This record gives sequence, structure tokens and C-alpha cells, in this order.
Amino acid sequence: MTALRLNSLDGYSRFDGPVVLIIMDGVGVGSHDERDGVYVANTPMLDSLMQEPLTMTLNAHGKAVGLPSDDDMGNSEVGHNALGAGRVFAQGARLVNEALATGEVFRGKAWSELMGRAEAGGTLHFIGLVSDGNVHSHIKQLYALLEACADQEVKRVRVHALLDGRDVGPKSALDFILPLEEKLAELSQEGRDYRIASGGGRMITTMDRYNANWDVVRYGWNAHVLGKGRQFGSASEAIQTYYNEDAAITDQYMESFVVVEEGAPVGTIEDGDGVVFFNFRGDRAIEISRAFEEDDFAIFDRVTRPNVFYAGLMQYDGDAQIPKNYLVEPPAIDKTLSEYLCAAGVTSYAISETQKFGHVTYFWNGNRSGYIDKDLEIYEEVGSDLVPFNERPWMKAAEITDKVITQLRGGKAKFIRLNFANCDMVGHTGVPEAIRIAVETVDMCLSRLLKEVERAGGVAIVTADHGNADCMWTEKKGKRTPMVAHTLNPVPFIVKDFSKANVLAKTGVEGAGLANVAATICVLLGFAPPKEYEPSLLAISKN
Ligand SMILES: O=C(O)[C@@H](CO)OP(=O)(O)O
Ligand SMILES: [Mn+2]
Ligand SMILES: [Mn+2]
Repeated sequence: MTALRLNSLDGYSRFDGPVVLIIMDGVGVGSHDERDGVYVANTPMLDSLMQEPLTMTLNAHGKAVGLPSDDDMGNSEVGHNALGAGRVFAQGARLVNEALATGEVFRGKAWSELMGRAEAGGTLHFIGLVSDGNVHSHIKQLYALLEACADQEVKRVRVHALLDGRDVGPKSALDFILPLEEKLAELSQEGRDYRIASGGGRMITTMDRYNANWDVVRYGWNAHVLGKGRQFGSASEAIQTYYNEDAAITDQYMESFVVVEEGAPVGTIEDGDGVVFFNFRGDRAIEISRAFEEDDFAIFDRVTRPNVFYAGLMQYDGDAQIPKNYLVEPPAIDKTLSEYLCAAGVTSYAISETQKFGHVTYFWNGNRSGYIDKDLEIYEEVGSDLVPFNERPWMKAAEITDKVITQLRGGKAKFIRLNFANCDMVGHTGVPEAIRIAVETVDMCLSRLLKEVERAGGVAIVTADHGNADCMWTEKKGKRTPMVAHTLNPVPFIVKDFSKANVLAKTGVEGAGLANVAATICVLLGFAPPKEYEPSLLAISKN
């Protein structure tokens, strides 16, 4: 990509940075009542910023971020993809639906390899998140794959069911597992044998991300592959037992389980089997894919590594080619802002804590891992805590802030981006007292950062990738249920120009969304945005 530097006469800044983009993960603009955790928290900084003349809100869900419909909440992947690439791409959720509808999934090489394994007597295993959350997976897509197996006379299928409770109701596992068990029983005719073999809550089993806690993957491997874990007669029995034993437990934190019959696991993964990881989103799919695929794997002891054909529903990392085989082509996200700025020689700094580190690097760069230009970029990760986030809602926000301040005072970066994980990670726990502290933590860090951006004579942009903390519960007949998922709410978009080099005005883009931010950053850094980008939200009216 070639970058075009323009001067203020053309309506672009002559100002030379730093531009600091602050992403408050999970901060939407909510209903401004007692269930809105952003509203009820004490946030003097955010409150005053929301009154600024350049402040607006952006769409961060549904079609505005490439999801199938406007009933789909936003999420970090699609949000950061849109922020970092300046355009809306049809995302995994949509691409898989389309590939299933046209039958393209079943015409590819990966599917025929799987069928080959089944014909040769192997079992087909489907591992993934069983819910209709549509952030990492959709149960309808699993059903379509299972039905195709039955149509093609696959004799033996095993599902390894990860329980959600994070993108859907916190205790909704049986709403998905009971119908799935029924479906599998229905398909188990004419010599077919389909069942759930293992599973567990997604935060305990298999779906770790960004190397935060590989034990999660090890528990998953043990349950799915080796058949080791707490034993039950069925998945629904496991869930019901966990509910009975601990009234406070929610689905995402359920211990791994193994379904057994006469004391033996019903579906370990063996040589000659086929395995599909049926999540479409990558961050929490990469580690388990590595455990299946890598020859020299030393992160935990796999005990045995069966010789299987492993495929992802998508490829989760295009650069590192993880996994090698996949059923649906991922979105081809090109011309990212990082590529553009690197081509222009702009130095940058990206930072978050482990839980969101890949969000400002891998998702930001269109699901590519690694640097675009190591000479121009610094990526920094602050290690996340391993305690439940509602027990330490301040997380690593202060440490991230410290490091950005160091960068602002002594670093060379012209473009700085950071993600505060608090409001999202604590929002997912649904604990109001903790959410309040998370929001207030971010507000305090925001104050410190803005002071420093002012000192540096830079521009601060404050926004979010989607909502979460802005809705803490739903209420029916006076009974409150924690709302742990993301919301459909818009997110704030705030610009504070301390450079005094520009006079900024809104461009009045209609229906503005996250995809408009990249062009805005270009303009603020003095570059003409790539022509493919969605238009800038701000224009420079005079110097
Ligand atoms: O935790 C996650 O994986 C998702 C919710 O499923 O959250 P986010 O998109 O904010 O990363
Ligand atoms: Mn997020
Ligand atoms: Mn989230």
C-alpha cells in the first residue's frame, strides 16, 4: 500500500502525532438507568467527554460489523477487525451460513477427507461451543454438519460440547444440550451411533486464548481426547448435577466432564478419526488446534496424540496457517490500517493485557499474528491475572496506563492504541458491584491518560468495540437475571485534540459505525485514507 501524505490545505492535518486510540472494551451507551453499569458508576471523566462537541456514538453490532443480522450483538473480533481495517467484511458467522446454504462446505477437500476417515471406519468428532450466541459458533451450524453426516451415512459421530453461559444466559446450557441430545438420538438410526462424548464450561475447558492459561486446553484435551474427567451418564446429567451441587455456578465455569457407559468413556479420540472444531472465531480456537496439529508440542503432556484428520470450521490464523485444514474460507481482510501506516513509515505502539492483547494486534491486523514491520511497531502485553475477574475488577488497567504514559513521555510512537479489558471481562461475570469498580477503574485511567496526551500535545480518541457493562441484568416479573453477554448498544466515539493544530468538524456520516474510525485516524495523522475505507468521521476545516 502506498500512503498519501497531504497537507492541511487539502483538509488533512499537518499535525504529526501522537494519536492515542483508547478502546474501552465492552463500554456501550446504554439505557441510563440502574441496570446500566456504565451509567451508575462514578465516571467524571467519561461524563464530561460525552458532552464534548465532537462526541458521537457508533454502531458496533449486526450488519455494521459484518454479522448476519442486526439482532447479532457485536464482539471483539468483528469490532477490532472493523476498527483496524476501515471497512466492513462479511464475518465468520455469515460466511459459514452462506457456505452451508450453498453446500460449498461439503464440496471442499476438508469435508471429503473427513468422509474418507468415516468410510474407513473412523469416528467423526465435533468439538465446539454449543449455543446460539453467534460470537464463536452457532448451534444451527452444528446441526447442519450433523445432518450432512447422517445424509452421507457416517456411522459414528461424537460431539464434545463446550458450554457457553457468556454469550447467552448464564445458566442456559440445558436449553441447548437437551435439544442436541434429542437431535443426536434422532439421527442415531439405521446403524448410526451419534452422541455427546465430553464437554465442560468454556472458561475451564478448551477455549483459552492468547496463552492466558493453557491448563484450560489441557483439561479439554484430557476430556475430549483421552476421556479423562469427571464421569457422567450424559451431558445433561453433568449439567444438572453441577447446578444441584452449587447454586451459584454458571455454565461457563463448569468443570470438564466425560460421558461414560459401563465405566468407559463413550468417545475418546483415536487413530483414524476425523475432528472438526466447529467454532468460526479464531482467538479461542488456536490453542486447541495447535495441540492437535503440532508435532513438537511441549506446552503440556498430551499423553497420546492420535493420528487424526483435524479441520477447523475456518482457518483461525492465516499467517501461521492454523489449522492447516478448514471447511470455510475466512474473510479476506486486506489493506489494514497497520499496513497503510507501516508503508508510510509511521511508528506505532499497541498494548493490552493478555486477555485482550490479540485484540489490538491479531484482530486489529485482520486476524494476522505477528508484526507487519518490526522496525516501526512495538507490541506490548501485560500479563492478565488468573483470578476470577469479578474478584479483581481493576485488572491491569493501571499497568497499561503506566506503560502508555512512558511511551508518551519518551517513546517515538506516532500512533498508540490500547485496550482496557475491564468493562468487558468483568461485564461477562454479571456481578454489579464488580462491574461498577471496573468502569470506575477505566474512568480513572482515562483521566491519567488524557492529561498525558495533553502534555504531549496529541490527539486522544476514546471508543469501544461493543457494549457489555452497559447492561448488567434483565428483569422479568420483578426477577433479575444477570446479563453477561455483549449488548446491541452503540459505543461512544470521542476525540480530544490537544494539538491546537487543527479545527475539527464532524463530517456527518450517516449511520456511522466502527469501520469509520480507521479513516478518521488517517486524517488525524495527516494522511489521505485509502479510497476503499469508509469515510472519516471528522474533517479538518482550517489550520
Ligand atoms: O470472551 C469472549 O470470547 C467474547 C465473548 O464470547 O468476548 P470478546 O468478544 O469481548 O472477546
Ligand atoms: Mn470486546
Ligand atoms: Mn466480551
